[in-house]
Amino acid sequence: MSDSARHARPELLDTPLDVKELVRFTLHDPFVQQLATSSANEFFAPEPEGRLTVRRGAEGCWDLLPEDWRTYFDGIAQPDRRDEALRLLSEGTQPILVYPPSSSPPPRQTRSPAAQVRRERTADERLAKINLKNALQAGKSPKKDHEAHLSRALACPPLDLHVLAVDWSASQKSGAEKIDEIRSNAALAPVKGSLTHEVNSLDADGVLDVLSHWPPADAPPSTPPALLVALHACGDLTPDALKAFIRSEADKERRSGAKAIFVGCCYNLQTPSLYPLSQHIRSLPLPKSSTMTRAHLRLTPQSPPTWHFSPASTAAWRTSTLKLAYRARYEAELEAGGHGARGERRVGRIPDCTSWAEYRRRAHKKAEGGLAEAQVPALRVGGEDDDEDAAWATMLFQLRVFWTLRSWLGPPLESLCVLDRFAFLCEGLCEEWTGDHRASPTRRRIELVNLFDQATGNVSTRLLDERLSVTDLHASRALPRSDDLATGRTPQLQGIAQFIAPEAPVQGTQLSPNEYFKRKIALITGITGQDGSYLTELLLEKGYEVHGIIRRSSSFNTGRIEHLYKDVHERPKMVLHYGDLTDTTNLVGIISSVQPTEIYNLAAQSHVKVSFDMAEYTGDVDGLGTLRLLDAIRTCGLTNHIRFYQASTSELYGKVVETPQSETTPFYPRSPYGVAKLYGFWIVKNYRESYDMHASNGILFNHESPRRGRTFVTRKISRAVAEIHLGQQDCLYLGNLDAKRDWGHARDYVEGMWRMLQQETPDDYVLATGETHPVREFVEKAFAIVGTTITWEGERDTIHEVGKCSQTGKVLVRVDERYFRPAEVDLLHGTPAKAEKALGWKRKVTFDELVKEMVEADIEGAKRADHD
Ligand SMILES: Nc1nc2c(ncn2[C@@H]2O[C@H](COP(=O)(O)OP(=O)(O)O[C@H]3O[C@H](CO)[C@@H](O)[C@H](O)[C@@H]3O)[C@@H](O)[C@H]2O)c(=O)[nH]1
Repeated sequence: MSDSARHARPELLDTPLDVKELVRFTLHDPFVQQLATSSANEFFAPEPEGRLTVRRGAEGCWDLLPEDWRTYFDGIAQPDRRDEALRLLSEGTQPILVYPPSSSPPPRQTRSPAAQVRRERTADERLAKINLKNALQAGKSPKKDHEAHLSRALACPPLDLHVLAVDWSASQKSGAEKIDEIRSNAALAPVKGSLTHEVNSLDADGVLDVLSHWPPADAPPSTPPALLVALHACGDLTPDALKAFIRSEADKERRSGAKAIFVGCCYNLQTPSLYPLSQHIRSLPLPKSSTMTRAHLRLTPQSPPTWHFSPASTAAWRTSTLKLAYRARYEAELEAGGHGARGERRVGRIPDCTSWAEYRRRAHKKAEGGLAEAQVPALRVGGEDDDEDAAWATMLFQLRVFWTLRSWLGPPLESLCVLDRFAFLCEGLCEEWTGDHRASPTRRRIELVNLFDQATGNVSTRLLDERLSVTDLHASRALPRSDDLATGRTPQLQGIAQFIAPEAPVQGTQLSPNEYFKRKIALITGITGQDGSYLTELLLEKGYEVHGIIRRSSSFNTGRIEHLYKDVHERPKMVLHYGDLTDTTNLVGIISSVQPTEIYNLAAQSHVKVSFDMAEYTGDVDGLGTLRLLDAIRTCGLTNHIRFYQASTSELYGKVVETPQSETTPFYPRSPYGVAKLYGFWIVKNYRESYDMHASNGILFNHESPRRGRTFVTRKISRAVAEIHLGQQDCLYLGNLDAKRDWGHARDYVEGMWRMLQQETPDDYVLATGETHPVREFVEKAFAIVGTTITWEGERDTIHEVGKCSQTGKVLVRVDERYFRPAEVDLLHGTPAKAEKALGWKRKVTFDELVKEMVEADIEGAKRADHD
């Protein structure tokens, strides 16, 4: 390699990741190395008296962990606490674990680099991503929505590129052709002649060979620039093939503008000898020379942070760890039966086993030459006096803890692998530049692009969303696009689109607002809340694809929408994205990738009393957050395409100046919450008027349901009534009993939101019932549902007033001044006349029905002791 090329290298891995730290952690840290080389297959051991236990001592995997960790995990016995502990552990937020002195936790950035990376990406780079996906609907697998066959996708409309796909074996080629056959009638089949499929050795010579007769002589002269796609180009193939690609450029005319895409592989299939580390990594000042072992490579696809992303992914993870446990258990039985030394991998994959008995039966058959039942002793789980099921559950939990810790290596290792491959590639090309082709004025840009779904893609690939660019690129060309492909999405392909047309990013969309709107894709901020969950149900019923933004939290916060969640891999009807109204770049990223037709801004710090304690935060989220969202729409070039709903509120009326309140009633907010929402209201109106956006304010009066948060007064009352009725609570403590509210049912109100966005023109509407009731009436009606009559005694409007059970004389309601607000909204009473007339909206559930539904639901909830 020339000096100048070598010189260029320090810039090579200019990433937010500390590569040195990454290498130290993944390849040197003694504790981590021990974990990497340990094997779950040996987790269990046979005891002489025919028992199965967790293998102990120096050779036991479990014993690798520091004692205080083991003690901690062994102290967790309840199943739900175990599940929670595993989830926290998989996310890297398990608080008690202090890493042993020999080690340190995985480099932070590999756990959640996304935020950091996002901040560092320039706005231009962001823009370059926008709206490319609509051009890339092609190539979907006929069976699975989420899977795209890349080479086909590129050869189909709308890209219509001429693609050369090279496989190393004829069977791979025929497999791919079978899929083409299945697809031949589909609208998205590759255009005839646009795909050349060749079989050749996947090295520099093989690539040179195929390139020498490609594009085929009969390709029409107007064929777009050719594209070489190398999937799973592992080891040193990538630089070799690239070199060949450059050399083959001799025939410039035919290949002008040609590009190559190399897609990395699942490194766990590699052997270390095919995986020489890049010079860049090897030259880092580290304790001793580092190498990648097979154990390391096998761990690369493991990504604990995604295991508990959704109920479906948790379930999949449980199944796969159960299979691990069965295999380890069977290994121990084989060992007890004298069938070879321990640790020899004798049982291969046995898919889809639902019980240990079934696994065992099938494993007997699968063992080499077959084994009879009598040849494999059945080991008893736990001691004589132990409950076998409970003992197995404990051992399984231990294995899962061990596996999670071990898998923590996956994201850092994969980050390292990908960065290292990138360095390796650049080095290979630098060498190339020192040869004849150095004289060529053509310079090459090499980029790492993210080909993975942001929602589920693992950590390291998110990191690579930060494109690493080495030098400038020639030849750019706007993507051809096709409007009829606008409805589906294959996010995996975005990065490639960008690579093909990096200098001609198209903002926004080329669809007309009407065509765009027909796609029915909603994005909801605050999807996990009461309104978010009802709205999601409504929109899914109406055939929408629903995307929601959820805040990252260390505890589950998706309870209200869990019943709606379908595995994103199966059918992405509802997709969740981590995000926050305080992070503009994040909002731009989500909007640009989702390309929603409607946005419902329901996220807020919505508690009026809390807003007095967290005034600045409330202003930031409820006020500026709205502005950020509106600006993100503009940044994405979708100002005239997205319809926007803002959750405004009757709290704007505050100290009311007229009753009933309507759209024309002046505002007088009485809390930091109300003031922040006032900003939100006006900025929506301002953007509507300034930029002609379809943005509407729904001025919603209080709306409740069994899904209401427990700190809001109606739910607080209904739950307390339920618990008092069941003898689980003695007394309900409230604040101002005389505040009056206009209470409706949330399910009715979300329908009003949707109706607002179906109007041709945006506007502001009040949604209300037209009735008002004091808090004390809610209390009385709620108690009446369980047959209790409340009599009020003591001085009204003071903390001395109490509500007694008329039948028993027991005090069931007291006033606690802690619940008074520094400034109160005494009366809210709206008129929905405008919405009824213009939207055809009418509330369905009456006040009495609402109270009844809430109390009854809470009686059931209290019986189950649920925490919602
Ligand atoms: N939360 C609460 N409120 C109490 C209590 N005792 C009396 N109240 C009174 O009950 C009334 C209703 O309080 P909340 O249920 O907390 O709702 P809110 O302040 O009216 O605000 C809700 O409705 C708004 C729409 O008008 C929403 O904008 C807001 O986000 C929230 O959902 C208030 O006057 C409050 O002082 C109590 O123990 N807890």
